[in-house]
Amino acid sequence: MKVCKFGGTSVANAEQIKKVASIVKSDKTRRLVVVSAPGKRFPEDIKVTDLLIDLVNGVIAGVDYQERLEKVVSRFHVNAVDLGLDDTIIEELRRDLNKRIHHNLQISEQYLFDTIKACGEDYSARMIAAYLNKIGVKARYIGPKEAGLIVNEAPSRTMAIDEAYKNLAALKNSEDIVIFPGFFGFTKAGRLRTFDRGGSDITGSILAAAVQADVYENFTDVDCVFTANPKVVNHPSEIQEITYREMRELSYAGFSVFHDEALMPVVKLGIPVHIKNTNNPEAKGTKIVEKRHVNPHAITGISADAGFSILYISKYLMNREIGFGRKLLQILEEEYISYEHTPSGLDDISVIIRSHQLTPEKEERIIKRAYNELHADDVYFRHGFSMVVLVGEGMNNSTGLAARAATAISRTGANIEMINQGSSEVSLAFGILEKYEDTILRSLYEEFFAMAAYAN
Ligand SMILES: Nc1ncnc2c1ncn2[C@@H]1O[C@H](COP(=O)(O)OP(=O)(O)O)[C@@H](O)[C@H]1O
Ligand SMILES: N[C@@H](CC(=O)OP(=O)(O)O)C(=O)O
Repeated sequence: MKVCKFGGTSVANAEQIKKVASIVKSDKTRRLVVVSAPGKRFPEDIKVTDLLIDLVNGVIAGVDYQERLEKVVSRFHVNAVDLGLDDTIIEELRRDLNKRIHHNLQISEQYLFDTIKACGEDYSARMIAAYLNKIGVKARYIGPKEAGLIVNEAPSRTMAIDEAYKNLAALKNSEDIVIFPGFFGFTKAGRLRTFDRGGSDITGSILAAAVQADVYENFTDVDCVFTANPKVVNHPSEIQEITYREMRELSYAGFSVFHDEALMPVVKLGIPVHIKNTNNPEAKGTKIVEKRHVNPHAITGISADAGFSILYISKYLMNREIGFGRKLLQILEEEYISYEHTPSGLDDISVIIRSHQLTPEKEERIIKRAYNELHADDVYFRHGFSMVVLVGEGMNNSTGLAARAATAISRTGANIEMINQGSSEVSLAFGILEKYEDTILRSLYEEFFAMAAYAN
């Protein structure tokens, strides 16, 4: 049995939905289909999820939000008309959106956001199920509530609890093809919670693990995973096979084609993930597997992602002080901040943090506590960094990689602000100023894939 997930671009309009239908029809083992909300139809377009976020912002700001609501309704309306579906589903969406707004406004802003954001996937799934039936394919919408996709309570990051997998296993017995909305689940108390942005990938993975699928097919708008972001590097080479570990590292830092959290459920069971193109289903795609065949290159891919800050702390004899690191990380924990890397020297430590977690107030409190409680000599934050990460299972057997990477970076005139070799030795991360990100990515790609393709 195959679990398939179709991303936003794959369900953006009627033409795309028809491609989805023909892919599903073409293989009898495609029994469980997870769909995203309609995404971008052209580069300047707005994803339905973003229209929904804009709607909630309007509701919270207390402005007249009907125009924003109608923008969402009209995206679905066009699709319904083009697919030849009747208007009932659109009337239901309009009513349901208004009801969700009134009901959740009193509860909390977070629940309001989640419950409205989820409408994109919910109505996408209902519409696709209706269309499949219309063309004679027996399909049924089943949502997270009915199927028992139970997630943990707020405020922790949304994750499926163990019971969810047991509940969802029953989906494999469905006689009809199941069309399942991605991106959200329900807590035991019945509250809707969404996953992170891009989280329909996570839903697909949870379902694949629950039914112990033979493969989790993730359909998107590119032929495969490339060795570097195709929007930055011209015609990067294709990756046919990649390990879970490599993909995890690459998606964490910029390979947005597959969400990094989506690997966890399938990794446990060794279920392969197959990235495929809805617009070109014949293309081979990329297989994400536990162990891959030997790759002649030490480096499998290079990713880059912006939006990092560095907390820098120095204190003379820090290395001799027992518990310094723990106390520092506890301060961050109490501010509800997670960290990415902690490169350190004898008397100093840098903590790399995703900037979106910081506010001026939080920064001020952290700096104050580091002086008062840790008696640091110097403490400050710096912002505007990117992480560029080289990833490859073959890295630990190669010498001179770091030197080659540093030379390639130096050719751009940029300074390396931080280097971190992951202890798994499948990744090497460089902290650099955001403005150099694209140039550095191109220079590293030249070095490891173009210029010296066979020197790895
Ligand atoms: N290394 C990479 N290989 C392939 N695609 C990448 C890579 N890095 C970034 N991307 C981007 O990921 C996009 C697909 O992910 P996403 O927009 O989330 O698709 P979907 O709408 O199918 O969920 C591609 O269009 C591509 O621009
Ligand atoms: N629609 C949600 C969830 C998702 O997974 O979307 P996509 O498949 O378009 O990345 C988002 O935009 O974040």
